[in-house]
Formats: sequence, C-alpha cells, structure tokens
Amino acid sequence: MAQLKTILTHLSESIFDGSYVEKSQCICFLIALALGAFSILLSLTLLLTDLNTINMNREGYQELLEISSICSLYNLILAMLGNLIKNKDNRVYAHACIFSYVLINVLILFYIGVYSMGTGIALAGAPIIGLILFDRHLIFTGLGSGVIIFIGFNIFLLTNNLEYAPIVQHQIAPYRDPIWLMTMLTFVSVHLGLLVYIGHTSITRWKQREAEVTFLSTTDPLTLLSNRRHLMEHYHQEYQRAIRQQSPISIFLVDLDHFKQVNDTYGHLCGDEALKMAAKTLKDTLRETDLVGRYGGEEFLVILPDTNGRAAVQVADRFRRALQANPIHLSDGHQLNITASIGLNTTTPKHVSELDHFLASADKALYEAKNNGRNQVTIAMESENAA
Ligand SMILES: Nc1nc2c(ncn2[C@@H]2O[C@H](COP(=O)(O)OP(=O)(O)OP(=O)(O)O)[C@@H](O)[C@H]2O)c(=O)[nH]1
Repeated sequence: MAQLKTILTHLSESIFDGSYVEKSQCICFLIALALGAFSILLSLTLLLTDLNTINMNREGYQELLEISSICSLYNLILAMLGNLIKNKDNRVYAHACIFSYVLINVLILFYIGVYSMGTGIALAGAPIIGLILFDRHLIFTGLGSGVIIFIGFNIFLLTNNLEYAPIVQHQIAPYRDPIWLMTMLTFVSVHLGLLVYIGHTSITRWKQREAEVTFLSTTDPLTLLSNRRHLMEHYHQEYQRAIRQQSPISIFLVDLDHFKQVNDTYGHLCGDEALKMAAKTLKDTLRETDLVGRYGGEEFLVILPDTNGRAAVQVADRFRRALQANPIHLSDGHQLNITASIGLNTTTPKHVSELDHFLASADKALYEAKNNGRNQVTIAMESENAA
C-alpha cells in the first residue's frame, strides 16, 4: 500500500514537474495501465459472455484483445526506453510518445466501433494534455497526427480496404450493448479522469502561485508587514473612504531612535532583529482594521481608519510604551532597549488633494518628536481634536 502510494506520488510529481522525457514516460505508463486493464476486461468478456447473444464477433474480440495487449506492452516498453535517454529534454521522444498515444486511441476506438464521443475525447485530450504539460509543438503533433490518422482510416474505409468495427456483427443500439458501454467507460473515464485531475491540479497550482506572487509583491520580506507600495494603496483607499463617509482618519509615523547606533554597535543582524520586534509590537498593539506597513528603513506608517485624534494618541502611546518595556535579548546575553519617536495626524478629510499634505504634516510632527528628545508622540499642529 505504502509502495503504491510512493509510485502514485512519484507519477503525479513527474507528470507536472518532470522533464519532457519523464512526462512522456508517465503518459506511456498510464496508457499501458489503462490498456492492460482493458485487456483483462476483454479476456473476462471472452471467457464469460456468449457473444452471439449480443451480436458480437468472437474473432474480432480476439483481435482486439491482441491489439490492446500489444499496445499495452508497447507503451510499457516505450516508457522504459525513456530511462535510456540521457538528455531528459529530448523532444523527439516526447513527440514519439504523443504520436503513439493518439494512434493507439484512434486505432482501438475505430476497431471497437465507438468512433464518436470517445474518439472526440481522445483527439481533444491529446492536445489538452500536451498544452498543459508540454509546449505547442507537441500539441501540433497530437492534433496533427490525430487528424491525419483519422483521415487515413476513413480513406481505407471508403475504399473498402478496412472494415469498420470488425467486432460488431450486427449493429444494435449502443446503449443496449454492454461491451460498448464498458469500452466507453474504460476509455472515456481514463481520459476524463486525467483531464479533470490535470485541470484541477493546474488551477490549484495557479491559485497558489498567484497567492505567492501577491504575497511577495505586497509584503516587506524582513518584517512581513505591508511594503510601502501596498501601504500607500491602502492609505489612498482609506482616505477616500473617510471622505465619502465623512469619518475621521488618523495616521502616525514611527521612527526607531538612534537606530544607526544600534547597527554600528551590535551589527546589522541585530538591527534586523530589532526591526522585526518593533513590527511585531506594532501589530500586537493595533486592531484588525488598522493597517501598518514598513514605510522606509526604520520607519513604519500606521493607518487608523474611523479613529479620532484622542483614540489615535492612545494607540500610538501604547505602542511606544510597549516597545520601551520589551528589551530585545541578544544571543550574546546583552539586552537591547529600543525606543521610537512618533508623529501623528488626524483629520476628517474633505478632498483627496489634501492626502499628501496630511502625511507630510505627520512627518513634520515626527521630526519635532526627534528634536524634542525622542521616545515621544508628537501631534501635528493642524491635527483635529487630538489633545
Ligand atoms: N539593520 C537594518 N538597519 C536598517 C535597515 N533599514 C535602515 N536601517 C538603518 O537605520 C539607520 C537609520 O539611521 P538614521 O536615519 O541616521 O537615524 P537614527 O540613527 O535612527 O537616528 P534618529 O532617527 O535621529 O533617532 C541607518 O543606519 C540605516 O542603515 C534594515 O532593514 N536593517
């Protein structure tokens, strides 16, 4: 059981992440399995069913059994041949496998006389699988060879050189024919299953990658807070929302004190630790609806939507005290005390054109906090009812 799981995991990984040769080997192996199962079902049918009662030709069945067994074996050998190929990006091998895939599908479906939905799925399946797993050249091989083989069979059929569906003695309604149903089930379900699985996995991976890309493009890698671009997008959105709702908005800019000294004394790695810890303290201080991001090197911007000046000062000062009260424990046993200066501004905005000025006033207040001795919250001159 565990071994089967390992094989399936290996197959599933190879079919997506393997080289061209590995992917082609997987397809050959799956076809070999499907045809092997089909051959077993055919043998059982020949053993257990009286074909005369369902108007089927015994010789035709035996021929089909031979063809499907040979094709299964051929695919197994083709899959194993892949192991001998040194250049795992060998396209010739991949083209040969796709061609075999189409040829075998069309051949068997033609033989059985289900030259309809099943053939359609086989023909469509090859290029779709090619599209997802390989590149457009292989899709052309799949599609092109499918169409050429299809036309070839029809020419032989029209010139009476080939008998269509030799296993059928007298055509009966397909839905009443257990063999026809079994064949459809085997072929269609294998193709559909493969297509659904590949489609599902592709979409899942696509979503995961999109989430990763979004995360990478919006997050500061050191502190895991929003990066400046993402933060400014939020700032614009929240400012505009405040204009629409005529609600107050507060912001504060945080700058760690004497940070150059921290870097110079303890090294950059320790400086990074201090930044992470300040970011964590900020996050822990804020509500879910508040936004915080890294604005610059050792500067953070906090946006407090729907928050008046008085409440904003409380939040900013709570953070300042929490940072001061939590020293960083360095690996060499030292403790590092970090403080921050904060410039705060509050408004009930009227027009979006004031957005930059509002932020600049918070920056000015931060500058004052630094000049007045650091480790304090300074409120911008024009700030609304923050006292
Ligand atoms: N370790 C580390 N340091 C950084 C990072 N980004 C910026 N800095 C450092 O932060 C320091 C900021 O120094 P200054 O702007 O002179 O200000 P300060 O020393 O904090 O002094 P005041 O702000 O006036 O209290 C510089 O030494 C930068 O190299 C970072 O990602 N990691």
